[in-house]
Amino acid sequence: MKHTPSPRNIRVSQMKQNPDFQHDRVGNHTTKNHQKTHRPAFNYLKAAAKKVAGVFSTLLFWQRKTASNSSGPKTEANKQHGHVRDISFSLDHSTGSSNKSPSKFKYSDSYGSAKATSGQVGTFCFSIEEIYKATDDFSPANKIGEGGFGTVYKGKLKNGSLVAIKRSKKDAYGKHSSAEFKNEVLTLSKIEHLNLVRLYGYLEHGDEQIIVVEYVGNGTLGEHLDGTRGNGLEISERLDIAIDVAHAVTYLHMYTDLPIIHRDIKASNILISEKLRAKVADFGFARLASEDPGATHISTQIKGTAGYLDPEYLRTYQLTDKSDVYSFGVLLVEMVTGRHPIESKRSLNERVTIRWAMQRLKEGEAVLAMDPRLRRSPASVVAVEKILKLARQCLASSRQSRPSMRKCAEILWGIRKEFREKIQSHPASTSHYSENVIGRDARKDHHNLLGNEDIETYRFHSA
Ligand SMILES: Nc1ncnc2c1ncn2[C@@H]1O[C@H](COP(=O)(O)OP(=O)(O)OP(=O)(O)O)[C@@H](O)[C@H]1O
Repeated sequence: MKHTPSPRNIRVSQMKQNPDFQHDRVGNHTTKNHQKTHRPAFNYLKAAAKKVAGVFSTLLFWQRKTASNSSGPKTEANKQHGHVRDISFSLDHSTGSSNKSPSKFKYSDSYGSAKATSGQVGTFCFSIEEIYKATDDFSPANKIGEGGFGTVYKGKLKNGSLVAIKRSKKDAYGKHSSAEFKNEVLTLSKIEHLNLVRLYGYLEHGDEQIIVVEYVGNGTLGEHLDGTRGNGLEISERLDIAIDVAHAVTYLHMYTDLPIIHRDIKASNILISEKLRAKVADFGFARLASEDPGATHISTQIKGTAGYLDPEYLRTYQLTDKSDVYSFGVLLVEMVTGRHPIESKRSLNERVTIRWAMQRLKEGEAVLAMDPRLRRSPASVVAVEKILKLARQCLASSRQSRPSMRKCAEILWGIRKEFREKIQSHPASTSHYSENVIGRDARKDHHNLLGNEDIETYRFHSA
């Protein structure tokens, strides 16, 4: 795929190559400690890049259509809304800390901009005392992460609900990133979907800007793929997660009052529940989109994460829902290869994972791109090949050629259905698969050995 470099593109590309924050998942093995060492540098650079972009420009955001001429697509979307929700709710999910009781929260009418937004379902304002109590005075023991927005703490509310409390940090000028904070609150408060992290409330108190969201307790997809969390994900589990993400983003694009472009679909923004289902998080970059599917938003500020950014967006600064589709394509490749989008320590032809994987697919050797930690079976090899074919569509250089997120979900349902039928009808595959589920730890130790042998086996079978 050829990208026309722009000054911003070059800046992002330079960031991508920095070995301080890119490491290999497989091959050039990286330990957990190593990651810990480099994460602060990574976060610092990302935050710095965001700030630099902010200084350069004011965000320009056009909506080509007004609300008054949008009743057509909206009506259609509303008709379909129930359908998508039905599909999502019929899945076997962990809902995390879903025993929230909104009536226990105060409804805030003090948040001017939030109140003024039409279609707002309401946000719940916490007191600083409640936040201190929930986090044990922001005890370091409750710190669960650090991101571009700030520090994330685990908290427990009075009613026993577990929550994630995102506390903003001050920017280079000693001020909070107020625009990003408000954007995240407004966006989150409008959405409700099983595969999207739920907003519970917010707080602006003096210097503090705080968001309280649903706690999703089993780490991020990135951690599961890295092997720093869990026992490794099976292909069926990866398919479920991909479908969950596709549902979530379809909902954002098609079924909210105004379409929402997430703008930062990536493995570290996919939170995993105890039942290994996905919830899409971090709407700090989300931008309300026009209801006209043909409309684009021209921004002078490129936002997103290196490696996942749509090259057409980088080139034209025009943001559409197809930029999310591109990022989803990168994510699909990441999920089946187990590699980061940029693998800076690998040889030149393997450094950009999507290029390397697409080349393997083109040569009819998709199995060579398969995560060595995945056990090969006829069913899993076919599934991986089909997922890579879908990723190829998502990564099309022209956004018109990319499928919608809804189409992606439909294709993934088909792949999952076929995979399930195959493992049911082929006892060999089933036992292979079951053994894999039971003996994950053993596989983790031996994945390199299993990889090559099985590749040869399935090359033969598929020939
Ligand atoms: N709702 C949540 N439940 C549980 N853990 C969370 C939740 N939200 C965030 N975390 C944890 O906190 C970390 C930081 O999250 P955050 O969304 O602030 O940043 P990020 O997505 O990693 O990076 P960036 O904001 O730069 O894109 C996550 O990687 C995750 O481990």
